[in-house]
Amino acid sequence: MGVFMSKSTNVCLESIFLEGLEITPNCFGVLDDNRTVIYCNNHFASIFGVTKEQAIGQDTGTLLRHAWESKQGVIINTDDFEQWLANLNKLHDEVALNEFETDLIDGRWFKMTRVNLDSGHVMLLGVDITQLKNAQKSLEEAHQHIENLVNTDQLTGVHNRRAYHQIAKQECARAIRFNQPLSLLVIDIDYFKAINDNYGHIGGDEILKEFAQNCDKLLRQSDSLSRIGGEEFTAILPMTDNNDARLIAERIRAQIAQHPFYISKTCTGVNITVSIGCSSLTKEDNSMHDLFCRADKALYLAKHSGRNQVL
Ligand SMILES: Nc1nc2c(ncn2[C@@H]2O[C@H](COP(=O)(O)OP(=O)(O)OP(=O)(O)O)[C@@H](O)[C@H]2O)c(=O)[nH]1
Repeated sequence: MGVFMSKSTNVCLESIFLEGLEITPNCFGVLDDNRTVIYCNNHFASIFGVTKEQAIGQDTGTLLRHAWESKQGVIINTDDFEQWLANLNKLHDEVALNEFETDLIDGRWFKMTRVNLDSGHVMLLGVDITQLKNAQKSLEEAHQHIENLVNTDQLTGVHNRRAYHQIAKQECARAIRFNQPLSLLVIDIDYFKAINDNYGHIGGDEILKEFAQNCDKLLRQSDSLSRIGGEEFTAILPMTDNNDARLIAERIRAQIAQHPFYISKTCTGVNITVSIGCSSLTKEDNSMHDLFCRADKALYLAKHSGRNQVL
C-alpha cells in the first residue's frame, strides 16, 4: 500500500486509516487478482476463524475451506464445499459489485459489499449489523406473539372468530382456484345452558376447554378448529369432500358422546353431546359464507330433530 500524506498537517494518512480499521467493529479486506488476501483487519480474518496474520497471504478458497471444516467464522451450510465455492466464485466473477449478508457461528452478522476494482484487486467491506439483526429477530418474535394472541381463543386455545374468517377466506379461495374439495362443520354443544346452570360458569368453561382439545385431536393438522361463539365451533376441512366430512363429523359426535368430561370443583363426571351441521363446496359457491349458511341450517335441523346428530 502506498504512503500518502496530508499536505496541510503532514500526517501519514495511511497509518491513521490502518489504526482506524483495527478499532472499528466492521471488517475490511483487500484481495489480489488471485483472490489472495493482501490486507485485512482482524474482524475480516475472523470471518474465516483465523487471525489477521494467518489470513494475509492465503487465498479466500483456502480460508473458506478452513472455516467450513473447523466450523469457525462464517456459517457455510453445504455438504459439497467444492461445488459451493465454485458457485460463489462464479457469482463474484460475474458481478462487479455485490452486497450480501453473512452470519458467523459466534452470532455476529455482517452486511458485506464486494467490489471488483479495475486494477484486478477486490475490496471487501463488512458493516457489523448484529444489533440490527437481533432487533429484527425480537421484533419478528413479538409480532408472531401478537399475531397468535389476536387469533387465539384465550379460553380454549383454538382459533377464534377472527382467525376463522381469515382461514375461511384463504382456504375457500384456494379450493375454488385449484378446483379442490372443501368442507365445513359447524359444531354446537347440546344443552350447554344446563351445564352452566348445574356446574356454574367455571364448570362450563372447563367443559368448553376439554371439548376443544378433544375435538382438535380428532382433526388433521391441515384442518382448523375455531370457536366462533359461546359453545359454537367450526372445523374447516381442506381437501375433504362431503362423504369424508360426514365421516369426520360422525367420528367427533361419537367420541364426544362417550368421552367422560370432568368438572374439577365438584369432582363430577359429565357427559355431553354435540350437534353438527356439515356442508361442502359446490360449483355455485363464491365464499365460505355460502358453506356456513348451509351448515348452520343443517345444524338448526339437527338441533330440532333430537340433537346428538350430524346433518
Ligand atoms: N361457561 C361458559 N358459558 C358460555 C360461554 N359463552 C356462552 N355460554 C353459555 O352457553 C349457553 C348457550 O345456551 P343456548 O344458546 O340456550 O344453547 P344450549 O343450552 O346449548 O341449547 P342447544 O344449543 O339448543 O342445545 C348460554 O347459557 C351461555 O351463557 C362461555 O364462554 N363460557
